Amino acid sequence: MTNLSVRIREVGPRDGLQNEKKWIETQDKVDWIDQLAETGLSYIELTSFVHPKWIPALSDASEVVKGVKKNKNVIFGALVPNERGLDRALEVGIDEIAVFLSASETHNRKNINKSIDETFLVLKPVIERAKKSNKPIRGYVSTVFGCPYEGDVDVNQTRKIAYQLMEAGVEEISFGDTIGVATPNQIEDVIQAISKEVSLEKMALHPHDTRGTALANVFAAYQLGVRAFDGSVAGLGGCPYAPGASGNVATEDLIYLLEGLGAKTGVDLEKLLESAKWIQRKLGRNLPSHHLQLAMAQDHREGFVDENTAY
Ligand SMILES: CC(C)(COP(=O)([O-])OP(=O)([O-])OC[C@H]1O[C@@H](n2cnc3c(N)ncnc32)[C@H](O)[C@@H]1OP(=O)([O-])[O-])[C@@H](O)C(=O)NCCC(=O)NCCSC(=O)C[C@@](C)(O)CC(=O)[O-]
Repeated sequence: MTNLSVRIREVGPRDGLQNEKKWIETQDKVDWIDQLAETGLSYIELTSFVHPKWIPALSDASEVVKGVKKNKNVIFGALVPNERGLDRALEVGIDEIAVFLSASETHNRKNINKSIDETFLVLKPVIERAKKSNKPIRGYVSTVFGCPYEGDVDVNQTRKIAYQLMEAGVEEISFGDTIGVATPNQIEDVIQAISKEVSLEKMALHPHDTRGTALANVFAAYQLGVRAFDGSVAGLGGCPYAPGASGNVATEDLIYLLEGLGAKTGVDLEKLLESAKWIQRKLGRNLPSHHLQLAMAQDHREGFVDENTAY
């Protein structure tokens, strides 16, 4: 029987905010995450335990994790680049850790200051220690479908990295279209190639919508049997070390598509839209989600917002 249940990985508080120039107060981040946790989402990536100088927008990582209400229905994850990051994450009791590296050397160096081989040397003890602490581990592979510095990326490079991550003990691997260049035919080619190393149950797609192809790519991956997708509420997002990268696929658009295909996400779209509106108001600019813009247009028509409260 077809598996109708899909896993939505909400990355808005991490991927969504990491590139924002406007500082969002820690308490606002916490309040927003508490709202998101009431929408039926089962995984929320809260922040990153990276070097605060590299990602200033998330420099309050520990305070955010400590501030968020515990919720037995939600797994709270965070990015961890090295053992120093792991120490910080464990200290505040994160539920799950996510390690990350890129399929292209240049992006990996720009993003985490190491070659791919050096990164594995750093990640091995991180994964071993996280396992000893009974923390599930997610792995991200970025620039799978194209690199902002190198262009095309050889799928064999992604396969090799995916194999090493699985060998090291990662439970799910998220394959990133970091600069939003993928098209459905490429999704098919890449999924077929990497499924030799990673079973479909352990695969996730991390689409960015830079060229408007994210939902088409989700559809292609879903048809092939992928059942985990990363999204960012309101369509926030982008990697600061990938010039031109724009927002992740909006979680509300992702959910609409998947539910329309008959999948079960367990997420309340109306509640999610409220939290999309909330973060849009905090950031003070229109965010790219289709559902959010539709809801704003309706609110305008019904007189719920005027020009002074447009966001
Ligand atoms: C990896 C590093 C830390 C290497 O940065 P580095 O400078 O090479 O680090 P280092 O190991 O040489 O250490 C230098 C100093 O930093 C400190 N340090 C070292 N590590 C930490 C830490 N974790 N937390 C706090 N401090 C730390 C360390 O203690 C030391 O301090 P000192 O002894 O000089 O006083 C840095 O490059 C970094 O933080 N990079 C993160 C960049 C990032 O977060 N990028 C965006 C996320 S990835 C992404 O967006 C893609 C994804 C996942 O979304 C999927 C997709 O879209 O494809």
